[in-house]
Amino acid sequence: MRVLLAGGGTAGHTSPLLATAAALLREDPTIEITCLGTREGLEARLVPEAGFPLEFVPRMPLPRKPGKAMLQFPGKMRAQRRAALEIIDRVKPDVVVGFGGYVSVPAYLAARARRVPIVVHEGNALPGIANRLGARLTPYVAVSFPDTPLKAKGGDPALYTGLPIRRMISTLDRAALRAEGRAAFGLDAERPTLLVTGGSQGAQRINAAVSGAAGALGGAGVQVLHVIGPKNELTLEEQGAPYKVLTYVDRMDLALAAADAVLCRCGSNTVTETSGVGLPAVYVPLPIGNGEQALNAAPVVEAGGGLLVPDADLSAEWIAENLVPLMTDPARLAAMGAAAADVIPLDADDKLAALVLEAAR
Ligand SMILES: CC(=O)N[C@H]1[C@@H](OP(=O)(O)OP(=O)(O)OC[C@H]2O[C@@H](n3ccc(=O)[nH]c3=O)[C@H](O)[C@@H]2O)O[C@H](CO)[C@@H](O)[C@@H]1O
Repeated sequence: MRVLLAGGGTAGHTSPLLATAAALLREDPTIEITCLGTREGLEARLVPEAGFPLEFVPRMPLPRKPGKAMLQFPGKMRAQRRAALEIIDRVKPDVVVGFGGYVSVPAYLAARARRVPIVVHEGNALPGIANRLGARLTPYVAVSFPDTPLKAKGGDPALYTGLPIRRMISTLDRAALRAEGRAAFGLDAERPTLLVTGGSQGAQRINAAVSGAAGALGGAGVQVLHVIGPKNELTLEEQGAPYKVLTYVDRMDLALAAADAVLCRCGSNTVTETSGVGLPAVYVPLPIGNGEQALNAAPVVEAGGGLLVPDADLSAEWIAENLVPLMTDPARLAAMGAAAADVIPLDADDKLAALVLEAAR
């Protein structure tokens, strides 16, 4: 069987595609997987690193205002569709799986033209335009959050699978890895530990607020593992408790195991991973975009597994007044962690792989 997986952009968009590829191969090691992306997206590095062949379609962002870009748009769309058709004719997939974004539209249209079954997976609580189009073409539609407003062809409800995430996190035993995690990052073995992450790019506002509260956190004995993002900078003295600054961590499993709570943006992987491993969180949604980040965190927040703080409200003072008391209240942390753990399923990779095989057959 041959499967074409289309998607990419940031790490947050590429990760579910790779997790699904791995699940398909666990199900049937003879499946031939090909990925479809753009040269500009992070998939251009991450997919070959994971050992899968990657085909390219030209990148085609939607023009936001009238002008030259809009006039060139139809021509670019045709070029993209031709590229996708050529790839489908050469790869001859039994099924095309799209994860949304620029790359998925030509994949969906080419698959429809060649009568190849389509599977659509939406990673965010609010579907993007590519998947709203793709979902009209197929009965095989899956979503990552329970309330995502996306229907399959004919108006049938989408299948709620959750978001496929890396196995090192979906199978993580935090208690077993806690000591190793803390040692790996040079943290104290016993202190309450806050993990800070702004997603794959980092978040400057979060960085400024947390570093501004370093004294309050350290004074209360709270140590911090702060992942600031690849392009950001932060220098800080340790104040009473360790405060470790990293630009990126590859072993997110160790970082999650080291933590007692997380302060983070609400990209769908971050929400799924954090809540899935039973960590309480302070969720600070990205204020731009179509509002999908606040909705990603909503089910976990409603279940009592996290607090939602608008970006404009997050400050060093907010952290000193609200997060420091939470970090030093083990009973409340434990209750929130337990509430978070059961909200979003962690076997989305297997469920989506099963749907892909069903569609292909
Ligand atoms: C600005 C932007 O476009 N944000 C979108 C992007 O977020 P973004 O790319 O930040 O994606 P997520 O927050 O969903 O995921 C980040 C991923 O990177 C990993 N990680 C992060 C930092 C690190 O140091 N090491 C590491 O491994 C996390 O474990 C996680 O798996 O894709 C998400 C998934 O479609 C969307 O919900 C977000 O709205």
